[in-house]
Amino acid sequence: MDEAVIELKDVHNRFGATVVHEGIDLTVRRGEILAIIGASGSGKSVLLRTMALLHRPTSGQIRLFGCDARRLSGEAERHLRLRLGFMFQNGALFSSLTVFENVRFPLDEHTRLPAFLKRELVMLKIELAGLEAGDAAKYPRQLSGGMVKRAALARTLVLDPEVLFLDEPTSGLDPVTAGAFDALVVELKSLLDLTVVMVTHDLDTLWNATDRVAFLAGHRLVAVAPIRELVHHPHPAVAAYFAARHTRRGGEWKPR
Ligand SMILES: Nc1ncnc2c1ncn2[C@@H]1O[C@H](COP(=O)(O)OP(=O)(O)OP(=O)(O)O)[C@@H](O)[C@H]1O
Repeated sequence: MDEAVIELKDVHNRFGATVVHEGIDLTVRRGEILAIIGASGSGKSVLLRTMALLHRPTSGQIRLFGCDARRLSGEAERHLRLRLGFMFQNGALFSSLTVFENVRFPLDEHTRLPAFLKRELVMLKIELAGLEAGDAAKYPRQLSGGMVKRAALARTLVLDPEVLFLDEPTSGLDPVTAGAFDALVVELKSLLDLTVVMVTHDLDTLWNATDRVAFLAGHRLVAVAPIRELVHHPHPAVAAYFAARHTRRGGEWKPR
């Protein structure tokens, strides 16, 4: 069954005179990895934030897990937000806290679990994200770019979200580290039964880690399709996008 986890209907976003989205309709299905792509400034991040309830749209309907997000009471909305995890592009780790303290932070904010249980959950998520137990004591400044992403992922996963939002998860990573991060996202999706929505500029991520890709152009979604179909889409903005982009290995994408 293709259960809808997120449904956007006729969503509009505007900042003053700047129109960003005009009539976005999109359904994200449980268990899929969906990427949002488009030219710079086309509104990818605003759309991701709208879906994650971090930005209230100018108009339109958002349903999450079947609930109309506009009609929720404060407590119901808080509960619903805990089912969503958002990983920011730069990781947004607290520089004065260790990896362990960063990952424990949401548990301190949202649970009353005893310290020993928090410790177990934090270490489990740190290892699931592919860090060593010994990395827990390190500060963000002591981590490589790839390790920062993994620590941020561990923190995003610590409350067991059902939907994971990733804003440019491989930006700033070298090709090998980026490939390993893509593989980790795919593995964790299966392992933890996640639905994943991401914004990316990374063509390798699109080919290696997504089920469907939504293309934003001219304030609208002009196509939503698996990448192997999207690359042949006739819309001029889609054709221009793929003509101008290369994979980490250079040239056109070819299966490994
Ligand atoms: N809080 C805000 N206030 C005013 N304008 C905003 C705000 N957030 C985004 N915008 C505008 O909305 C438009 C879309 O921004 P957005 O960051 O979603 O683009 P993007 O497709 O993610 O771009 P990029 O690929 O460069 O990151 C831009 O014109 C941006 O200036």
